Amino acid sequence: MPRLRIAAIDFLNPAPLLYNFEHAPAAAELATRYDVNYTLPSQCAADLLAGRADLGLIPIAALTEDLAIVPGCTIASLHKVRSIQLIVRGNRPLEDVRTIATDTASRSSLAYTQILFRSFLASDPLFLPPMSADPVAMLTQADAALLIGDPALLAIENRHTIEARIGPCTWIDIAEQWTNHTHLPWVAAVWAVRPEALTPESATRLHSDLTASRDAGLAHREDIVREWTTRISIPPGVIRHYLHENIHYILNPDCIQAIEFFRAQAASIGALPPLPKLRFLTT
Ligand SMILES: C=C(O[C@@H]1C=C(C(=O)O)C=C[C@H]1O)C(=O)O
Repeated sequence: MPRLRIAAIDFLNPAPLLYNFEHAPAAAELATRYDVNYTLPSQCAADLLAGRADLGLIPIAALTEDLAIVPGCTIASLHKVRSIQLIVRGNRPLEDVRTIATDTASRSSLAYTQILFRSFLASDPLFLPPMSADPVAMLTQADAALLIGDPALLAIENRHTIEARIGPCTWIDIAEQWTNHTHLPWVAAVWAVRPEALTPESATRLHSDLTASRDAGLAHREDIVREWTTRISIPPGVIRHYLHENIHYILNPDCIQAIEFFRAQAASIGALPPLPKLRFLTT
């Protein structure tokens, strides 16, 4: 049986979901069944849709009718996510933001930001073509910059340096905006597969491998804090709070309702194609 090719995300937030793939004793056995490749969220979706991967941790914005969600795991937030920041120059109200620079990594957060402006605030700013995640360069070209993942966490740590160059900014947590407006969780990503890449046995095993990895990761968050403290310039207390309080890893019925609502909202403003029915992997 060939190994399943996994497209995974190279940020801090998915680390608990991938714990068993990266740590003994489970990693050696999982390596006989899976081949993990780390990339940006937008690229995970592109790899899965193009058939370069069989399984991807993909933005919910990239789900199509051909892909099935693997039940159990998600990257979501129940209130503030911290790592999705809209940095707005000055202290203007959001309604006065006219141009937004976006980061090539994002698919879901871009659509969430479009929903925030078009549906919730009834304004219509121009979204510039995606660029690399450099807050100063982005804010030099636009009224606001959308950053996701580790670059957003690092920007918060470097806030004084950024504001020394750009001037004072208002920092908006996109998940907080969404949860306040909808009273639903904010969901960014799920594990998704092309179902034809799996047999019934490999689907069942995949589901149990992914769920077991999530549970091991959640139980070993302190190990992840230690490892990531050497990988990223963020204080351990912030990493710990992020993994415990900001990110929610369990795909529960509220998260599924949130995905459906997000896709309906995104379709209603033309930001994403309609996806009337979510498909789930049967295991
Ligand atoms: C919470 C985050 O969620 C990520 C945001 C995504 C997006 O905006 O498309 C996709 C995958 C998630 O890992 C983050 O990276 O900060």
